[in-house]
Formats: sequence, structure tokens, C-alpha cells
Amino acid sequence: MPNTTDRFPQVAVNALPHLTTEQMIEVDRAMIEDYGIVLLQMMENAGRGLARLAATRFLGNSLRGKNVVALAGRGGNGGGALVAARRLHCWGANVSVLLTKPSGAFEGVPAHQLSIVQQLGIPVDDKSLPGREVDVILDGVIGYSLRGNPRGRAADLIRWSNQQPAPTLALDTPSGIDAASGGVSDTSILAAATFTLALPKSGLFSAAGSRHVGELYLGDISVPPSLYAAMGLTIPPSLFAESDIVRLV
Ligand SMILES: NC(=O)C1=CN([C@@H]2O[C@H](COP(=O)(O)OP(=O)(O)OC[C@H]3O[C@@H](n4cnc5c(N)ncnc54)[C@H](O)[C@@H]3O)[C@@H](O)[C@H]2O)[C@H](O)CC1
Ligand SMILES: [K+]
Repeated sequence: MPNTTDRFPQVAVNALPHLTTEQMIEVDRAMIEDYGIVLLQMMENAGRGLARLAATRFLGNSLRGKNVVALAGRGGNGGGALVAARRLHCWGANVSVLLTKPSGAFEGVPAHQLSIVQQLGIPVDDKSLPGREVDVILDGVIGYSLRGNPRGRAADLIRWSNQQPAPTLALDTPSGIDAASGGVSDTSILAAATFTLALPKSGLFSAAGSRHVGELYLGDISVPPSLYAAMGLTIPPSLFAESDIVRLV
């Protein structure tokens, strides 16, 4: 079997700036307010990349009969996982979604993504945990807006994920890891791989945090180089020219 990690170009992690949470929030702000690249667009790119990585790295050539569980919180992280759930469903996988909250608690863009998932008939559950075998778990419980140790059903979903033999692919940061400090909550995802967005977050490299990250991939959500330049950040000009997913080594 070919080594599927070879399908993504490799980039030295030290060749890139590592973002603080404040810088990531500024990237989000400038994308929307200065460039008009809105959250819906960024989230589509994030979710499509997550789906592509899940398929290529963990599911193999045919998605028929492959079971995917997407864990989704009600923030931007969950929204990206819901996009990935939809894309993998359309590519032929058996996808189900576990929510941290009832669907009525979702608002804004994540609620929009959830309504599409429901319209497609993808099973959505905010109460129980699946008993059947899973091939890959997508972790969209919490991203860079973690506040304190995961609580409630978010914590239940993290614990459930860590008990499964299937690999977990985390979106942006393993849920429970503080993206800025790398602090590890009592309840944190142990990811086989992490698909982080735009630029790697500084917390992914702390000694404690890095044990939860697994293989690290970076996804293009179309941040213009001029936006980074205005923040005093320099990135290699051809970072995503070959592929909009790269492996950081
Ligand atoms: N430019 C980018 O990188 C983009 C990133 N995106 C993704 O959006 C998230 C950040 O989204 P945000 O809405 O700010 O919040 P989160 O999804 O991280 O989490 C909020 C969600 O989680 C709940 N929560 C927080 N702490 C806890 C806790 N201790 N226990 C339980 N629940 C908790 C909170 O209540 C909210 O419901 C980023 O990581 C990316 O994945 C965009 O998609 C595109 C642009
Ligand atoms: K996550």
C-alpha cells in the first residue's frame, strides 16, 4: 500500500510563523472586513480540506462502506466539521454527526452548515454515542476559542473519541488543547493527525500539546500574502502552489 502521507508536499515547520490566538483572530477580522472573504468561504475551504485529508490519509480509494463520525460543536470549528461531513457524504461515505448541543442552540454560519447536513439526511445526534464501528473520527468539538476544561457533552465526545480504536483527525487544534499556550485540559483529544488552518498555532508545539497533535497538516483557506505582510508576517510565496494541503515536518 503506498504511503498516503507522501501525497502531500512537505514543508519545514520552522519555515513558517506560528500564530498566537490574537494573530489568528486578526487574520479572521482582516479576511472579512478588509478583503470581504467571509466566514462561509473560509469554512468551506476548511471543511473541504478536512474531508480531502480524511479520505486520502485514512479512508483509501473507495469511500463506499466507510464509516465516518464527525463531532461538531456550535462554533466555527464545528461548522468546518459539518462541511467535511457533507462533502464525505457526497463522496459516498456513511457519515453521522454527533453534536455538543441540540440543533436549536446553533446560530449563524454553523447553523447554516447544520441545516444543509440535515437536509441531506445525514444522521445527527445530540444525546447518544454510536455503538457501531468507525473508520475515522473528525474532531470539530472546539477550536481556538477553548475556555477552560471541556465540559458537558463536549467532554463526553472527547472521551468517547479517545476510547475508539479508529484514528481521530482534529480540525485546527485537538479539542481541549489551548491553541495559544499549548496547555492540555484534563479532557483533550489524542489525534492521529491535526489539520490546522492558514498558519500553525503556537500552542501546537508545546511539549504537552504536541503529544496530542499527531501528524500535522496545514490547509489553505485563501489568506492573501498581503494580509500577512500587513501583520509583519512572512510566509513562503509558493506555500500552497502545489497543493492546498501540505504536511508540516
Ligand atoms: N482563519 C481561521 O483559522 C478560521 C477558522 N475557523 C474555525 O473556527 C474556529 C474558531 O471558531 P469559534 O467560533 O471562535 O470557536 P470554537 O469553534 O473554537 O469554539 C467555540 C464553541 O466551543 C464552546 N466551548 C469553548 N470552551 C468550552 C469548554 N471548555 N467546554 C465546552 N464547550 C466549550 C463554546 O461554548 C462554543 O460553542 C477555529 O478553530 C477554526 O476551526 C473558521 O471556520 C474559518 C476561519
Ligand atoms: K478541534
